[in-house]
Amino acid sequence: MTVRVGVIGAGMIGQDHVRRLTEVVHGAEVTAVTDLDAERAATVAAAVGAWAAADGAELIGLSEVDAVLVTSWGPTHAEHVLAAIAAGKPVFCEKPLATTAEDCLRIVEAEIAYGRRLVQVGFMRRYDAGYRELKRVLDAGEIGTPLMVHCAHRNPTVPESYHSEMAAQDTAVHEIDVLRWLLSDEIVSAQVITPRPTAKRFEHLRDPQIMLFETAAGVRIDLEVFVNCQYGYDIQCETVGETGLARLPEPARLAVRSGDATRVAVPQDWKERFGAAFDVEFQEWIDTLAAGGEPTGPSSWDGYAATVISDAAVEALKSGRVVGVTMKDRPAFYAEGAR
Ligand SMILES: NC(=O)C1=CN([C@@H]2O[C@H](COP(=O)(O)OP(=O)(O)OC[C@H]3O[C@@H](n4cnc5c(N)ncnc54)[C@H](O)[C@@H]3O)[C@@H](O)[C@H]2O)C=CC1
Ligand SMILES: O=C1[C@@H](O)[C@H](O)[C@@H](O)[C@H](O)[C@H]1O
Repeated sequence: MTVRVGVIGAGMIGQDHVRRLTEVVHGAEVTAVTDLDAERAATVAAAVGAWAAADGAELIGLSEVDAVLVTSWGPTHAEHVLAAIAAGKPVFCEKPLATTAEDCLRIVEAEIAYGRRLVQVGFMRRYDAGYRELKRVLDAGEIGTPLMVHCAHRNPTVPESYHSEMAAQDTAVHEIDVLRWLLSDEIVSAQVITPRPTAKRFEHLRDPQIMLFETAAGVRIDLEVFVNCQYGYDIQCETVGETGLARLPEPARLAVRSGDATRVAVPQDWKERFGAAFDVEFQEWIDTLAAGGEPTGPSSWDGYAATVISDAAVEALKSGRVVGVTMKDRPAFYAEGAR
């Protein structure tokens, strides 16, 4: 069965996912596209022979759309995800699930009321080969009980619209999700330390930031978020356990020896660094839907948890204090192995 996907938001990542669903993933077809910019929607839709819908509501209602992909701006996600649930259609939502914890909870409640998982959130790192290997090693107990995790999330530059709160909400949110998953543990507090700021930033932006998280089991996580590091898109993750250490591998790149030096290129953006992970993420989503199953990737609950924890990090940045994470109890619907 071919899964017919409607795409809401034909910007940078929306266009990349349209290409992916059309050229890389098996068993999928993009049948409708919409965007606030109607001309952009028409161009992207025409390139793949899809219908350019007037808006998200029309697109979700189309009989030619079996599943919905939301790649619009974060504050619009909740509206589209809730509409997809109301229509009983599976919906893949790029991060964040919603920009407020309240909206995330509305989605969680709507999905529980529907009685079946429909929502998957686009935390693609869970599909990266390196992170998957790291999880296998941790789950197998090969480095003993995890005690500490040292991470870095560096972007070469960010646009002027990027502000200090986005370091947690837009950037660190990937580590927040992947570490909850890696450690099978919950983050219970956040603290943010601000080193000397780089001069290569916009005045309104506090960059870099060091975020310190603690989990329920007492694991300490330090995360450097540095979004104007200039040299590349650099993702580091090292877990220290009681009997060993496991480090995320560097992406495979050719080592060129020339003159008296060896040069290995550093990826320049998330598309390059996580391109293969996005491919796996979408292939697995489509395969599950084609088989009539419920999505198995990051859930609405994971989307809620990530938003609550990144909100705590924002509060920690503003207050300079350690901020406790206040989360609802996890509903049985989302319990490990429940579905
Ligand atoms: N997983 C990842 O690593 C990444 C995820 N993202 C996420 O993807 C989402 C989109 O990001 P970008 O593509 O970079 O933004 P973008 O600004 O390039 O594209 C967003 C598009 O959505 C359209 N749009 C906004 N509201 C809409 C609505 N209500 N209905 C229809 N169209 C609407 C805009 O006109 C624009 O064309 C964001 O939530 C962002 O956080 C973005 C980059 C990487
Ligand atoms: O999701 C992403 C962007 O929105 C964000 O702005 C970047 O910092 C992240 O590295 C990227 O993965």
